[in-house]
Amino acid sequence: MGRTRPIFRAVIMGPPGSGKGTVSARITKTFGLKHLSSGDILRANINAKTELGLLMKSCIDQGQLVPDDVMSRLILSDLRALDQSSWLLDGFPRTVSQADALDKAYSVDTVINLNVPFQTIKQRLTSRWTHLPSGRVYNVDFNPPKVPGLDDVTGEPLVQRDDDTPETVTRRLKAYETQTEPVLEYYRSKGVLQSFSGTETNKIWPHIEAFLHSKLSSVNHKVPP
Ligand SMILES: Nc1nc2c(ncn2[C@@H]2O[C@H](COP(=O)(O)OP(=O)(O)O)[C@@H](O)[C@H]2O)c(=O)[nH]1
Ligand SMILES: Nc1ncnc2c1ncn2[C@@H]1O[C@H](COP(=O)(O)OP(=O)(O)O)[C@@H](O)[C@H]1O
Repeated sequence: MGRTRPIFRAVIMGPPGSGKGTVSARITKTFGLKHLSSGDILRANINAKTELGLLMKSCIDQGQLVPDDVMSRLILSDLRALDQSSWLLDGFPRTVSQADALDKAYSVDTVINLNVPFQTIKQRLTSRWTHLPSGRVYNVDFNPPKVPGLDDVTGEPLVQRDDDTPETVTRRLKAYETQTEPVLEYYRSKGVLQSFSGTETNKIWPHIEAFLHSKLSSVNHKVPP
């Protein structure tokens, strides 16, 4: 009989533009975890033009967080569909109340925190291009698309997000400081927080990859024979 792999549950945190989406794509490719991005889920709801989507869009465009109850319900219901899978949660939780809601339903094995200076982030976000249906991101300097303005995989058009303007980015960073930074302390006190600092994803990534290799092999060793 083959051994069943234990389920591994991870969260990736960091200020807007710190590289969560970029690093998540590398993690899912290397380790095969399912990726759930709160921003992508919200934008899919907005695209569906539901009443709730309109409320979400007005929060996002003003650089504010979507209310906790709406957000927690949305993410926890999507996670239920992944009950038997290992996952990586990107962009949730962003408040202590959301972290509590997640904690009531699942125990998180590790939280990866990308610690990138705000000055670096501002430049990145105003030159971010996004393929909205998939969440793939590009950057004119860092990882330009093969054909300017088009997604590498589908050939569909890329857009600049409405909330990636300099004024909205400033408001999002403020919201991060006041509402999301306390979540780092929440996970630090549980002993699951692992921070990675730097200004370049390509330099941070090998450290994250090595960390996850050792983390996943120690989880796998805990499986009874
Ligand atoms: N110049 C530069 N841009 C980067 C780097 N890492 C990611 N980016 C770009 O910065 C933007 C924000 O990254 P993203 O992964 O979307 O961050 P998130 O908002 O935390 O999910 C995107 O346009 C990325 O392509 C880097 O090391 N250098
Ligand atoms: N967990 C969350 N709680 C509340 N609002 C959220 C959450 N996740 C995303 N949002 C909303 O969606 C916006 C975009 O999120 P996201 O795509 O994760 O941005 P970024 O990748 O730049 O950090 C946020 O600025 C916020 O308005």
